[in-house]
Amino acid sequence: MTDNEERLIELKDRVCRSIDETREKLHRLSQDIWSCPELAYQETEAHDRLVAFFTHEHGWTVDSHFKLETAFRATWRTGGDSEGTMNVGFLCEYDALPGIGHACGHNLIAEVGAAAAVGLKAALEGAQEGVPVQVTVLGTPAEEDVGGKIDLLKEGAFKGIDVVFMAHPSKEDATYLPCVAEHDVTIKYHGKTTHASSYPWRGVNALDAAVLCYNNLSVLRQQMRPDWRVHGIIKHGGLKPNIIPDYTELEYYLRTPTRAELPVLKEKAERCFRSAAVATGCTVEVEYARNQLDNILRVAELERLFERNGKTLGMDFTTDEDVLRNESGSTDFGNVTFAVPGIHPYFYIGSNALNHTPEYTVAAGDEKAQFFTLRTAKALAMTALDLLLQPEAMQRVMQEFTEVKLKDDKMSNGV
Ligand SMILES: NCCCC(=O)N[C@@H](CCCN)C(=O)O
Repeated sequence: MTDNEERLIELKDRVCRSIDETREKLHRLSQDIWSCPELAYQETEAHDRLVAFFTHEHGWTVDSHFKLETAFRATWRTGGDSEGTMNVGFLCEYDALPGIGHACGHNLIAEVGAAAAVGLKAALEGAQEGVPVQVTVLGTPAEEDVGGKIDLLKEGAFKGIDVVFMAHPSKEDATYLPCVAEHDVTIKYHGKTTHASSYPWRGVNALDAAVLCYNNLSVLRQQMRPDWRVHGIIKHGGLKPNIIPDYTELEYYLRTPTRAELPVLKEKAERCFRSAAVATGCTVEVEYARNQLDNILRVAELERLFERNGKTLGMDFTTDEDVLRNESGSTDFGNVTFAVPGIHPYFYIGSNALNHTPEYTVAAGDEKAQFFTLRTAKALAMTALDLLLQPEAMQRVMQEFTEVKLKDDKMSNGV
């Protein structure tokens, strides 16, 4: 075994020990976020709690309200010239869902990011031979809405970061689950009210348009690729049965495995929106969210290193092809992966509950989740060490990142 290999093993042990030594503070951090669920862009308490956490940990430079009201940044760097310094990013999410609190476990995402960063710092600050590194923690709000990471990308918050890590609670350990491109859209129909019984013929029914739109999209599914998704709700359907609705509103999420396919689905969906207006005589407004979520650009080398580290800690990565191929969601982390190579693995939290259910909310706040959360943080920090101490590994990552980006560009440009 080479000296470097021995050094890597020692530093990985340090990471794990330092995370375990900080487990009480980390658990309190996660519990405080979990017990005060806040919606996208309204995560003021979570922001303040995380800023306080890093402020009280020595050595961090903390920027509160970093480019966004509820975003933050905490940085720590070893000495040495900035030229050779690798900037390793860890992301924290902390927004909850309406009505069901932290049913996606974002309190645990925050804990994983904080734990991995604290663990990596503790391992390196004591290292005899300096490893030039900057550790950057970014608090990224509003993943469940239009994507705070995308807003932060636009503001240049990821400039200078060489590789980025986060992890997402799930019902199993997975180095990757399909994370697809998504664009959210609001459809508004305008009609004309009248008395629904006395002279309905004099009205223009916006609810009819909403129902036709819903049904148009429901039949479109038969002509969609099986890995595309169209799903939504009628947010406003009318005021009273005897008033022909003159305003209705629907919200839909349109999803495709790659960002290149999304325009194709959007064109088909828009025909469904507009034909419902034509059929009823309504007018229609189609409003897309300001941010489109991209699919995750995968870097297999990062996934391989993470899986190797996770297995040494006992992570049991699923091999269920149905899960690995079909159980997809979306995340604004996808947009980050087109700017910075990164991984977004999933981790078991001690429950078989499904994300976005009340049962998952309970699981995300359960003490039982702590072991799995900290184990994942250790695996992320250990993977960062692999890159820091093995430049050839980072070169492989960058080479692969360049290749997959080029491949995506060709697909997006129809080349
Ligand atoms: N793969 C991570 C899934 C997290 C999640 O549930 N994200 C939301 C994002 C919605 C943004 N409009 C989703 O519905 O996939």
